[in-house]
Amino acid sequence: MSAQRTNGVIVAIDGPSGAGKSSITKLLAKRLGYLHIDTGAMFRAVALMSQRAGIACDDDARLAELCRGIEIEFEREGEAYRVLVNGEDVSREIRTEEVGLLTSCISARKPVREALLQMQRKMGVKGGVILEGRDIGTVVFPDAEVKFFLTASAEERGRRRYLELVARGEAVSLEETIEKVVCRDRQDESREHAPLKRAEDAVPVDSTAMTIDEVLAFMEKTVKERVAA
Ligand SMILES: Nc1ncnc2c1ncn2[C@@H]1O[C@H](COP(=O)(O)OP(=O)(O)O)[C@@H](O)[C@H]1O
Ligand SMILES: Nc1ccn([C@H]2C[C@H](O)[C@@H](COP(=O)(O)OP(=O)(O)O)O2)c(=O)n1
Repeated sequence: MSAQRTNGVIVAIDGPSGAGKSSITKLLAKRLGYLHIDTGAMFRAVALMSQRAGIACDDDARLAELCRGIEIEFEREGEAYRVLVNGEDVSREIRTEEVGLLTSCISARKPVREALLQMQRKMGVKGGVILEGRDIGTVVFPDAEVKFFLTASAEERGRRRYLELVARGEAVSLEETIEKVVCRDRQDESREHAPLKRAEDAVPVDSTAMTIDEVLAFMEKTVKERVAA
């Protein structure tokens, strides 16, 4: 293990939208006593700020300038965490479908990826962290001690999102939600910079027919075995 990892190993969890990354990472981090870093929330925060500033999705010069002036922090409160941008709590605002779609576009831009890459490396370098996202095992920490690539079928991921949205009182259809999931997959997988793909040494986990508890138990066992080895 690298000498910089004074707090423990780095665990990377990548995968498409709705695979279960956030839910599992939160629980796994608690069990292991590790810090949870939700990198999707960081991209969402940049997307929200760009929307507020009226910056076009492909205006790299203004996006670079925006990123230079942004400080993103996670404020922990028990199991929950708040996302702060320059001290403002944006936790709720970054979770809308609209910001999600904009994030998929903004996160494809090079200056945004470069700025967040530096922030994420700084947050995780000491170890004792689980980072979840799309490019953690391939780009951010290719030397992470444990890597997972968590997937599920598009239909199942769409169904999970649909249930979430319905519970929030949003009027959406199942077909439309699955279509949006497929569209986001395509954008994330086909982009030029840091596309969504499995690192060769990542452990694949297909959660289509697994419960959250089953995925959690498998990942916890795998991390503990790797740490012991
Ligand atoms: N294995 C699973 N079985 C059933 N539902 C799940 C499973 N994993 C996650 N979910 C649910 O699916 C939704 C999306 O999960 P989330 O953790 O937000 O995914 P991601 O972070 O990969 O986008 C949540 O409502 C979550 O409770
Ligand atoms: N490390 C990351 C994390 C997220 N992204 C992008 C890809 C996604 O479309 C958006 C939003 O990510 P997020 O994980 O919050 O989205 P979901 O919860 O999976 O719907 O950000 C990325 O490009 N790189």
